[in-house]
This record gives sequence, structure tokens and C-alpha cells, in this order.
Amino acid sequence: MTKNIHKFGGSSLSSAQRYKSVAGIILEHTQPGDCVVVSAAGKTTDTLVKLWQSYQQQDTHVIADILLQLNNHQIDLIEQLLQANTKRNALKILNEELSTITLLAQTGQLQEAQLLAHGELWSARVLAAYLQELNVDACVHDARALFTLNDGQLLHEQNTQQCANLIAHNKINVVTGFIAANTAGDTVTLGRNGSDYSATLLANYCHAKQVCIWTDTQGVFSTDPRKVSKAIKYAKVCRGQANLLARLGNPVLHAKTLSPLKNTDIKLSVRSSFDVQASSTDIVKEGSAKQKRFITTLQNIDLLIVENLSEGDIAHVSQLIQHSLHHFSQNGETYLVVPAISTHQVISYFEGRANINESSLHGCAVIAPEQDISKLDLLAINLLNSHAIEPRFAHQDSGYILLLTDQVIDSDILSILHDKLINKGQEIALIVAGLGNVGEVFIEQLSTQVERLSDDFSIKLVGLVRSQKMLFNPNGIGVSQWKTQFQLEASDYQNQTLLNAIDELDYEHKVIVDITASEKFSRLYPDFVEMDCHLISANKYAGTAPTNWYKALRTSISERNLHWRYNTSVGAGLPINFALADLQHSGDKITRIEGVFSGTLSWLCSKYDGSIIFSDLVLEAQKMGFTEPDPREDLSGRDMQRKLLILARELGVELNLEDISLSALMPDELAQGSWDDFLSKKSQLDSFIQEHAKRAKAKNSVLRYTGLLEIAENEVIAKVGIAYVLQSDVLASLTPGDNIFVINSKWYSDNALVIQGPGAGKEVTAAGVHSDLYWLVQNLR
Ligand SMILES: NC(=O)c1ccc[n+]([C@@H]2O[C@H](COP(=O)([O-])OP(=O)(O)OC[C@H]3O[C@@H](n4cnc5c(N)ncnc54)[C@H](O)[C@@H]3O)[C@@H](O)[C@H]2O)c1
Ligand SMILES: N[C@@H](CCO)C(=O)O
Repeated sequence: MTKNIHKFGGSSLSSAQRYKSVAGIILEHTQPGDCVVVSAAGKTTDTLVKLWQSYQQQDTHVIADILLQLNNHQIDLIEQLLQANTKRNALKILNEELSTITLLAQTGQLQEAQLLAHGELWSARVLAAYLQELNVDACVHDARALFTLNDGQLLHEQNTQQCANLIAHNKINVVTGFIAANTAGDTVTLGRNGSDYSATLLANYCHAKQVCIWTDTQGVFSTDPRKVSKAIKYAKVCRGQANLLARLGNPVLHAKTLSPLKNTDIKLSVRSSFDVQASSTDIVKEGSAKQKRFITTLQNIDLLIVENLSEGDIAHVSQLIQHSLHHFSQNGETYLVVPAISTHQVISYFEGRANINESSLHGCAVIAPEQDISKLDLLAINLLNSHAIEPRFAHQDSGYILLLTDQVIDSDILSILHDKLINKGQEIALIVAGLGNVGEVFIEQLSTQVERLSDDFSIKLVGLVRSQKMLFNPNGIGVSQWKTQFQLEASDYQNQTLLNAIDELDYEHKVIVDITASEKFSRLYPDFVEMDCHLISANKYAGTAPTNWYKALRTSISERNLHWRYNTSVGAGLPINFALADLQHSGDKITRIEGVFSGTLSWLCSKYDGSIIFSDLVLEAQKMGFTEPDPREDLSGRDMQRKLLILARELGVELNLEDISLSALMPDELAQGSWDDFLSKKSQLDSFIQEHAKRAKAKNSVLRYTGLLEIAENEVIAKVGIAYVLQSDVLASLTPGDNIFVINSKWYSDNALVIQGPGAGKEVTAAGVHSDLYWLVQNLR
């Protein structure tokens, strides 16, 4: 049974490498019976159109050149993808076909649709053959045997039957997009972007569950992401809005692509074949997704007034000019928005019923939930006016505003409009993992923060995650009663359950706040990023992961325009990362950071004077919420080593943890075993500390634990460890629990910049996580 239809466009098949990637996607995402619809490879259709034009002009030289170009491109693909007999066969057929085209061109018998059909025939054949070489049971279908039209109308019943007869249930069916046949058996095309249409038609005829359009964008965005970097990718868009978008200038989907889905449950997804891990946009039935805000631009259009415009006219004209059309009524007149290039054709079609009302217009359309339209209309006009753009024609209708102007809406204006019209009122879903010392306080402080940020965004807490249990409610969890709700409703935690729940969220933005101390949880970051989640981490594991993993994470975060904030991973709430970033942005070069970067070790060393045994102080620090869940992470120096690595990476220094030398503040053998094992041997720690304190005292010094990062031209020194500091040293009189960062740079060379203050503690850390949330939201504005 056919469950899924996958469609790959020309850009997804533009080279042998791209074919290989597509084959990889097919291997992973299809099952026997599924169909794979393909467009012509790369720019093949454009080249075939040029060939047709040259044929009409009888330009034999150009015809020969283009044929050579097509031949070379196909040979290149076949040579790189196929082997032995399959390759020889494919080359032979290609040679025969190109000879036939040459002959038909010479004898004046070339037919346009039949010529254009070659693009899809070639790509389907090569892909199917390549799949067979990979031992995939694949067959190829010429869609002219599946889709028949009579006088431009698809014969749905007949086509359903043809698909039932021909689509193989035990193979992967590779189907040519774009082409069909008429009742006489002649080739016809389904128009530009016809392959998307082929895919949804096929889904309808085969009663498939889902169509996936694999393309070169990651989905449907609030506006063109190439022009506006803050464009928001939506996880779900309902069909009504998708349809409106298609008619009002969004190039990702076309109105006719959506038509076969009407009155069906077929899900349509748009995803990137270039970034397979990126999440999709799903086009879902009305009511299954929230209404979103979009802005599209229009260029070079004419506005016609048409008498007695019927749905049949719209269908005919769209077919005629190969373009989605939008029409509306205003003051008793019916208007039709037409690409200026096609106006002449449209006017002739209407035989006197259509007149040009306005010509050579540009402009934009804002699509939004019904209740927002009036206020956005006014705001949009004011914004355009303030940039000296006076709309020549304006129309407000159900769910959209159309503003037609003399000037092109360039990316600068589009960004401003997007900021003010689309970026307001967005919803942010917050998932908080780790409800320990810091996590609890973070949630206690959350309602006041949500209120403070509510001017721009509506923030909803939708997920709470502990190591064993999780509570997830896409509509929001009551912040004040989260504990009771968690006790009553939390279910067992599993990574996949959490990932599925996040994937289903229909929010403009998703933020994972990781306040766990779990390495395992940090390993999910790439999955979160693939689902377009922003990250806030108090957890230090991702920031100190091996360089390759860390860099790959950073790359995919930046490719998706996401944010990752982790200020509390060093110095708790102290603004250390801000300061370093600021110095670097202002052209400074940091050469050295020295100090105490552990709240726990600062507190322990400053408090220890021999009157209370050291291990009791450790237990007290643990109780106060200073230590890591296992305080040996602090005592071993590992936690401070992590912080030094995070600082180094902030400064662009490529290090791994093992590059930072470390001496522990405890005997090595205490690192083994459970926390209880440690407690049973804690006297060893006490003797160890006693011994060091004695040695320090003998040198008129005190025991401290310090870190140093020194960045010279050819050398980086990075170390954390025990230090004996003179009584007169600033570190000797450090307030217990304080961190100190002594920063030297080009500008702070003799007199260092010093940042000092509490470096651990649940309140300051929770506040630091809120600061990260605040700045993340500012970045989204
Ligand atoms: N305490 C501080 O002063 C401070 C300061 C800066 C940064 N941090 C960092 O904040 C994080 C939390 O510190 P804390 O003091 O609140 O620790 P904590 O041990 O009190 O809390 C951590 C919580 O995370 C939960 N958890 C563990 N594994 C999990 C998983 N896989 N999924 C979901 N939840 C999981 C635990 O059950 C626990 O409730 C740590 O990474 C720590 O390094 C703490
Ligand atoms: N355990 C850590 C918490 C802050 O990262 C410390 O004491 O510094």
C-alpha cells in the first residue's frame, strides 16, 4: 500500500552528489509501495525550454549547442552514478533519444510538451537505476500512463484506476513529475511547479497518508528567510493560510499543489533535502494549527477589474499563464491580481470583460489571524508612510491585507515590517529540564519574568523534566501550581517521548532551559536544535564537549538562526560572558584570565581554618546548593576545568578538557565509587586538606584553588589546581563563595579588569538563567 509520496525538485537532483543524498533519504524514509516523484535535474527544464525556443527560431547552431549541453550533463550523471551494464544501457537510451530529438528538430516535427518531458524521464530513470544498484527494489513510471486529461481537465476516476493498476505495492515507485497525457495519448505538462502538483495528485489517487515535498528551503517561513534573517519557520500551517500565501506571492507552495488535498486527511510536509535533520513545516487541515502571521512581497503586477469572474475563469487563466491567481471584491468591483508579464494574455482571454485598473505595481501582503487584521492594517500603512511609501491601492479582507505600491518592498523595509507586524504577539514555548536547587527557584521567579516580557511575546511553560518523570502540556502548565500538577500528572520520562512532544508543538519559538547536571541530557542538544529549539544551559557538559561535537552543534545552531545562551555555566549570575563578549566586540584582545571560578571551592577554602573538619564543610556547601549534585565534581577540579574551557572557547581558543592541566583538591582514590563510598572514606580528604593547609601556612600563605588561562602568540597555558597564596594576596581575603576573574587584555594590561561576586548559589544562578531568557527574547524581537 502506498503510504507516502516523496517529491524531489530540480535543486535536490542538480548533481551526482545530490542524487546520492536523495537516495540516502529514500533509503531512510520510504517503504515498499511508496512513490518518489521527481522533477528534471537542476536547470534541465529551463534548458529544454531554450531548446524549444531555438527550434521555433530555427537556430540550428544554438539547437546543436543545447543538445550537446544536455548530453554532457546527462552523461556526467550517468557516469558518476551507474555502473557496468546499467550504465551502458542508460547511455545507449540517452543517445537514441537525443538522436530522435535532433531528427525531429531537423524535420520540423518537434512537439513542445514531448520535448520538455525528457527532463523528468531522464531524472526518474537515472534515480531508479541508481536505487537498483543500491539493492533497492525500485521501478520507474512514466506519469503519462498514470495521469490523463481531457480538454485540460484531469480524469480523476480513470487516473485513480490507472494508479491502482500500475503502482507496485512491493517496490519503490519512481514517478516522473510534471507530465501527463491527453486522451489521444499526446504529452501534456502540468505547468511550472507541476511536479509538486503531480505528487499531491498521486497522493489523492493512491489514498496516501502523507506527501513530503523535499526542497531547498527548510519549510514555510513567516517571510522570505533570504531577505529577513529573523524570519520564523513555522512547524504547522493550516491549509487555508497556505492557500492564501500561495496566491499572494509565497513561492514555496502553489495553490494548485494544495487542491488535490481538499476534503482529504492527507498531510503535506515541506522539508529540506539539503538538511535532512531539520524539522519540516506541516500543512494541516483547517483547525489543526493556530493561525500564523506572514508577510509576502509582490513585484510587477497589474490589477484588473473583471466582470462576472467565475471559478472556472480562475482555473482556466491560472492554467493558461501557469501562475496562482488572487481575486477579491471591493466596492462592488471584482479585482484580479495578475503578473504584469501575463496581463496581455489574461485580457485577451476575458474578451472585453477585463480592464486594467492599476498597472506596474509592487507591494506586500500581510496574512494574519482575523482578529489582528484591522490593527495590523493601520500599523502597516503607517510604517510604509514613515518610509515615504504611499500605497497606491489597499485592500483589507478576511485574514489578509494587500498593500500595492509604486516602490518595490526591498529587504530593509521588509525586515522593518516583519519586526513590527509579524514579530509581535508570538508565542514562546519553554521546556525546563532539571528541577533541583536552581531549577525550582527559576520556576518560582518565572511568572514575574513572563509578565515583564509579555509586551512582545507570550511565554508559556509547556514542559517540566526530571530525570525519571516529565510533565508536558502544549497549552501551558500553571506556573504557580506546577508542583502539585507534576505530582499528579507527570508521566515516565523517556528521551523519545520528550522529543516527540517537542516536535508536535505549534509555537513560533521553542526554548529548552537545561538546569540539569546531566551529560546524557546535554547529548540531546543536536536533536533539540534539529527541532528548531533555542537553548539555555546552566549545565556545562555541552559547552565542554569534545571540539568536533561542540563545533557541529554551534554550526547547526547558527545555520538555523537559533540562540544558545549559557552565561551561568561560568560564574553563576556574574556577567562574565557578557564582559568577555563586549571586550572582544570593541576590538580588545584578552591575553589572560586568572582567578577562582568555583563557588564551592572558594567557600570551602575561605571557610577552612581547621576549626571545622573539611568534609563537614563540604556537606554544608552541598546543603546550601553550591556544589554539583556530586560534590566530587567540584573537589576534583573538574567543574572548574570545565569553566576554564568554556571561557577559552568564548575567546576563540580551540581546546579540549584534557588540554587543561588539573590537580585535584582531594586524593585521587576518592574519585572512585559512590557518594556513600566517599563518605565512608572522608577522613582521607580531611588529612589531605590538613596537610596542604600546613604547607601553605609554612609559606605564610593560605590554601586556595585557582585557574589560569594565558593566551600568548604561540602558546596557550590552561590549568586549574591547588595554590598557596600569600596572606596579602587579593585571593586570600576573598569572601567565602565569591568567584574572582582577573582579566588582562590589550587595554587592561597593567591594571586588570576584575569581576568578583558570588559564583554559586541557587538564587543568583536562577536569576542568571532568567537573564539568559531575557536576552534570548531580546534577540528574537
Ligand atoms: N548550584 C549552583 O550554584 C549552580 C551555578 C551555576 C550553574 N549550575 C549548574 O546548574 C545545573 C543544576 O544545578 P543544581 O544545583 O540545581 O543541581 P541539582 O542536582 O540540585 O539539580 C539538578 C536536577 O536535574 C535533574 N536531572 C538530572 N538528570 C536529568 C535528566 N537527564 N533529565 C532531566 N533532569 C535531570 C535532577 O533530578 C535534579 O533535580 C548544574 O549543571 C550546575 O552545574 C549550578
Ligand atoms: N558547583 C559550582 C556551581 C556553579 O557552577 C560551583 O560551586 O561553582
